[in-house]
Amino acid sequence: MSEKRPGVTVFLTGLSGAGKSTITDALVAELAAEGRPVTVLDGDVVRAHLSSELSFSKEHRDLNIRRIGWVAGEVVKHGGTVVVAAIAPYEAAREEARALVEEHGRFVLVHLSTPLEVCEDRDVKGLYAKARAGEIPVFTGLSDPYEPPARAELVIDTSVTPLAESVARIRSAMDGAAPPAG
Ligand SMILES: Nc1ncnc2c1ncn2[C@@H]1O[C@H](COP(=O)(O)OS(=O)(=O)O)[C@@H](OP(=O)(O)O)[C@H]1O
Ligand SMILES: Nc1ncnc2c1ncn2[C@@H]1O[C@H](COP(=O)(O)OP(=O)(O)O)[C@@H](O)[C@H]1O
Repeated sequence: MSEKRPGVTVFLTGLSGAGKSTITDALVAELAAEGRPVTVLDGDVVRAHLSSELSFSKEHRDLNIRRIGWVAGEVVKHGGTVVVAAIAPYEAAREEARALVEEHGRFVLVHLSTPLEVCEDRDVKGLYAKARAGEIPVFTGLSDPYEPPARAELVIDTSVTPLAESVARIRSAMDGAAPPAG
């Protein structure tokens, strides 16, 4: 009988524009090429389907992350691989997600620590400009908090870390026992 790999969730947290979706896409492509299926829980997509009624209030963000944590736990329970890409700005909610997953398997928290100035400069969706113009009154990093994780397995600043290196570091943290960073 072949040995079954335990389930794992890689949880990417960071500001808008930090690189969550870009790294998710590259990581998922690499895993798919190896024949390893992945469940992707991207903040934008989850909000379009599972959390469509939620706002960006603290209460609703926490509920969103709790839902994501629960779904991730269900997939991990059956040996699956999950990649979460969500801002998830609050420590307590991230730790709740960790607890839900760790009931069943491994949880790798990846803090994309890309500085706000870089994220704003990228302004991939034009949201920082809108927020600066007052069109989005409460925006993470500008007028709403982001609590940096106290215990991330990995901390990656994408302004200085090439994409391939980020993916490689995440792969070794997923598959091996990487020491906690920071
Ligand atoms: N007010 C405000 N603050 C932050 N982000 C905002 C806001 N309004 C809309 N968006 C867009 O929503 C995406 C974040 O959704 P998440 O589900 O990841 O957020 S959270 O984890 O519930 O905090 C986020 O996606 P990313 O840019 O990919 O991070 C934004 O595009
Ligand atoms: N080394 C890097 N790693 C990840 N993204 C990078 C890097 N260098 C530049 N970028 C760019 O930064 C942007 C990050 O946007 P995105 O992945 O949508 O962030 P998020 O999902 O966190 O909002 C993309 O336009 C990407 O091409």
